[in-house]
Amino acid sequence: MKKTVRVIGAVIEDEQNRILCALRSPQMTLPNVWEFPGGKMEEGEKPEETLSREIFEELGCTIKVDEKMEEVHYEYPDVIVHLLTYKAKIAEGEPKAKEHAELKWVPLQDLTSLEWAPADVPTVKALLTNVLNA
Ligand SMILES: Nc1nc2c([nH]c(=O)n2[C@H]2C[C@H](O)[C@@H](COP(=O)(O)OP(=O)(O)OP(=O)(O)O)O2)c(=O)[nH]1
Repeated sequence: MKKTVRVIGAVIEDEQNRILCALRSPQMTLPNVWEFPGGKMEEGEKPEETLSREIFEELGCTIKVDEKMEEVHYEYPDVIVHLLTYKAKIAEGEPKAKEHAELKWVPLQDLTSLEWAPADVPTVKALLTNVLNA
């Protein structure tokens, strides 16, 4: 049976309504696609704790976690990912790509120009819906 992993992703927005997008490196599983920074939930963690820990490990900064966005189950060839996304803001520090190939701040309306990890598409769509209804 395929393993299911619980993954938490941060939709980090800045003052200019840009979203921090992270490119998975060629060495990672699911290489060369864009994702929301974050990672796998560990035993006994709350989603907000996972997110703060992963963001500090991956980007070297702290965040303030805001409301939950989307909950997506996506079946990859080798694994089922249960992805929860949360809105967040940078609290302290400047995000740096410690593990990713690249980081970039992308305006909401340009998010669809990136090739996203398939599990992330519903969150990207929800962000665009918010723009259209603004
Ligand atoms: N962090 C993150 N992972 C995502 C997103 N969308 C998505 O499908 N994933 C997948 C990729 C991985 O299979 C898993 C997250 O694992 P991770 O970020 O801890 O990945 P990892 O490379 O350290 O772990 P591994 O899969 O190599 O064991 O979820 C996303 O937006 N953010």
